[in-house]
Amino acid sequence: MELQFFKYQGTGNDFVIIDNRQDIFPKNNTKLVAELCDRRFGIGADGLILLENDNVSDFKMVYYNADGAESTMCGNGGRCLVAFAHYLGVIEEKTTFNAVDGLHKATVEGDIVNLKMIDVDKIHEKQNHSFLDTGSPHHVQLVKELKQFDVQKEGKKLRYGIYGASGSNINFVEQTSDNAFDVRTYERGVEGETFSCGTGVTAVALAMHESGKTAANEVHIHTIGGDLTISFEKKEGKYSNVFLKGPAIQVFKGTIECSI
Ligand SMILES: N[C@@H](CCC[C@H](N)C(=O)O)C(=O)O
Repeated sequence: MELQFFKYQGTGNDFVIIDNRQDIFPKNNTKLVAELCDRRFGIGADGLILLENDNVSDFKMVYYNADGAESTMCGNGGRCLVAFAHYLGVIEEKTTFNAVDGLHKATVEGDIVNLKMIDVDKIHEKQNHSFLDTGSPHHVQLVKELKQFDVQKEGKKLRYGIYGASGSNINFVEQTSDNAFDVRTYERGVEGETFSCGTGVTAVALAMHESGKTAANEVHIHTIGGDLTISFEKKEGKYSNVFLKGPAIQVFKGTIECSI
């Protein structure tokens, strides 16, 4: 059958997006998702997202990693899905949608999507890194000379070494000013470095605030694929009103023949 798809990118984190409001997509077909995300034999993407109907909000987000497995929250994917919902006319400038980690509010202004992330009240601070869950699990570690750093090798080692089979995403960070950081991320489920990770840069902003590296409540993060801004409040040990803001862009659309 011919499947209609849309390709989006949010600071270089790229996604195949499918309008599944008519329930056309075989949701348990891991092999098909992996094939569609394959950069040589398929469309090519870091993940695949379904936009579905929801009973309590404007729409539902279902997220799969490039390996074909359904996973936890994707921040850049969420921003891209909001842009897609806006393109389809499902929403206007403001929305609330449902995802695996609960309801998210978001706004769209041109190409810029500002997405509210979950509250965070636990940041585990270890000797040389922090660990926290911003919808997906994240290891955050400061390194020197980030540009030259072997993210693939070191990320893979930590992803399996510390966090076992379920794993974690691994973020390597270098501070560039009082409120700015460069970040490179190894993503589980892609099993490699992506150009940007939304839940990852959110984790970096909160972890850097928690450890005193920044006192700012608005943090600017530079990734290989572009720039994101994270803003938040901290009250009684809890981070709330956490927002992830940046571009989300439709790259192309098309149809692909697949055996569903
Ligand atoms: N790219 C994402 C994170 C996607 C989920 C992650 N790979 C996982 O399985 O934890 C983002 O922008 O947040």
